[in-house]
Amino acid sequence: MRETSQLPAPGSGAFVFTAQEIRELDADLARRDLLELTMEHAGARVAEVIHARFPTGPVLALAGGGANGGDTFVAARHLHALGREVYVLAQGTRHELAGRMRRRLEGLCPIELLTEERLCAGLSKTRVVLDGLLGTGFVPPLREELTQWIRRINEAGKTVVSLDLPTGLPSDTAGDGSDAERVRADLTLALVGFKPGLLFSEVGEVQVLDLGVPPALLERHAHASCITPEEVRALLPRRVRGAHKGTAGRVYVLGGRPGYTGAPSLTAYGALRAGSGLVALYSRAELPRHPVESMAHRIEDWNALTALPRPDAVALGMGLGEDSVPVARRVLSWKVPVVLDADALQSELRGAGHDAVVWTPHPGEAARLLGIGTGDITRDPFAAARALQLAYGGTVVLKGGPSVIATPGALRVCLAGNPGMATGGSGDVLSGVIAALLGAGLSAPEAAIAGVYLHAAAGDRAYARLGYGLIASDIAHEVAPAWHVLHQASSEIL
Ligand SMILES: NC(=O)C1=CN([C@@H]2O[C@H](COP(=O)(O)OP(=O)(O)OC[C@H]3O[C@@H](n4cnc5c(N)ncnc54)[C@H](O)[C@@H]3O)[C@@H](O)[C@H]2O)[C@@H](O)CC1
Ligand SMILES: Nc1ncnc2c1ncn2[C@@H]1O[C@H](COP(=O)(O)OP(=O)(O)O)[C@@H](O)[C@H]1O
Ligand SMILES: [K+]
Repeated sequence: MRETSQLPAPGSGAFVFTAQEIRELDADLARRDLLELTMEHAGARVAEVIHARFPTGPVLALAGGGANGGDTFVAARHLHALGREVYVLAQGTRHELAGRMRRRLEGLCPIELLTEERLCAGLSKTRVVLDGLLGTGFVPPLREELTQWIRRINEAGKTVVSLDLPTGLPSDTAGDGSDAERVRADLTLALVGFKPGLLFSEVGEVQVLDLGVPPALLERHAHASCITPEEVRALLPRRVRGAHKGTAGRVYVLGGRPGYTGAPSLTAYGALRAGSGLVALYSRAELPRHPVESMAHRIEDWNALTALPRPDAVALGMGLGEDSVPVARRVLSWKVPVVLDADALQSELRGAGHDAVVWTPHPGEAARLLGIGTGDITRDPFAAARALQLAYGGTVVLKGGPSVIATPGALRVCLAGNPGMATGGSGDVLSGVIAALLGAGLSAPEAAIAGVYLHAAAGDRAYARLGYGLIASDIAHEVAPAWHVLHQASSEIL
């Protein structure tokens, strides 16, 4: 599981790029005569970070035949200029720009052809390994000699810094979990932005290096972007002086059945802690542990819903069982904002949604909705979230570590959150948080973005206090202080 301490700062407004998007960005940079400058910048920044984090001892730099190797030659030159002892082992350089960078390094420090023997000798003498063998140009499977070199690097037990991607990790999809075929990096210095593989695989610490690329170019080519606390802060609803419970959002929670009564209660807690003015629960079961601040109604027949006043938002499906589909159809016909979660995530509802629906599947539910395997979802969560959004409409939150959001126009990812949140009921809390924000007037994409972030920030607060022993109700209770801090904070302390 990904450790909290290894997550990049949630404030990082970084972008995410696939290998193809990096190629397009590179072509764009080349047209503007900026590519060489960018490579120079990349290598200089990598050297700067290595020198700051690991200030002593020799560096063994491993350069592949492409641009990842080119960055490595630049980094080696800058490390040399910083007074570091650098030894470079390189494959044949096939990339023109990389070749130029290689020539600029010649005579400054030793550059030899990479062989297994030299690698083993170099590893035995070095303190830090700079892994610049393969980046976004890697096309699996690995060639034989690389598998062997990776094994040697991993067995050496040295500090490993990977340039852009750990060699052997696919850029665009989650790694398959097998450590043997990729470099186990202590730190990966991702250039320009994250690559999907870095977000969805176990890769140690990741730091994104800004290379001074014009922001408009980054935005044009990016696959997805990370949610920032600043944008969530701007989205949070503010109450007017004369606010009353009826104006702060009335949320209905429809869920539960005999034997499954906890889930809707957790949703009600989530909604209340996210500022809902009034929360009413409707269930065919008694809900013994619902928050006393909510109104719980046991109903015999879902037809009773027809007589109720329309709420500002609904969260539906938590513990609801097989009644979910007919109940969802009825509620969707009201055209009020709805969160569809858990048992309501059924393929029968394809085509029944509308723009103000937020679908919140975890990977198992997403697989059910798309009729594919869970592994297909977790291999490429961005593609899965986009496919779900196209098939079902509205906004899709694909939960996980990290969670991905597909709105009609964008893919977003939330870097906050931690594995402590892998506990029963934490998703139920999330549907309440999102419903509260919908009820307060946010659009479906806004409520999904702000809700996922608030829930994750609450999870991080709960983890800081309780570690892996945190439970879902702790997350619900931490939503209030997470919101409050965000609401009050100046941009300096975000
Ligand atoms: N805009 C950016 O982000 C920039 C990216 N840059 C660098 O450019 C890199 C991408 O460069 P390239 O496209 O040249 O690709 P790479 O340098 O990642 O790899 C290309 C080389 O790897 C070999 N290769 C591919 N698959 C292999 C396999 N299965 N087994 C063994 N060898 C294999 C290819 O034959 C080729 O020689 C990025 O990772 C980054 O380091 C930098 O140059 C600066 C600008
Ligand atoms: N490793 C993790 N990192 C970050 N968030 C996580 C992690 N594991 C779980 N979560 C979050 O916890 C919640 C779990 O939801 P879900 O699987 O629906 O749980 P449940 O069905 O028990 O309510 C999601 O919001 C998910 O993003
Ligand atoms: K690399």
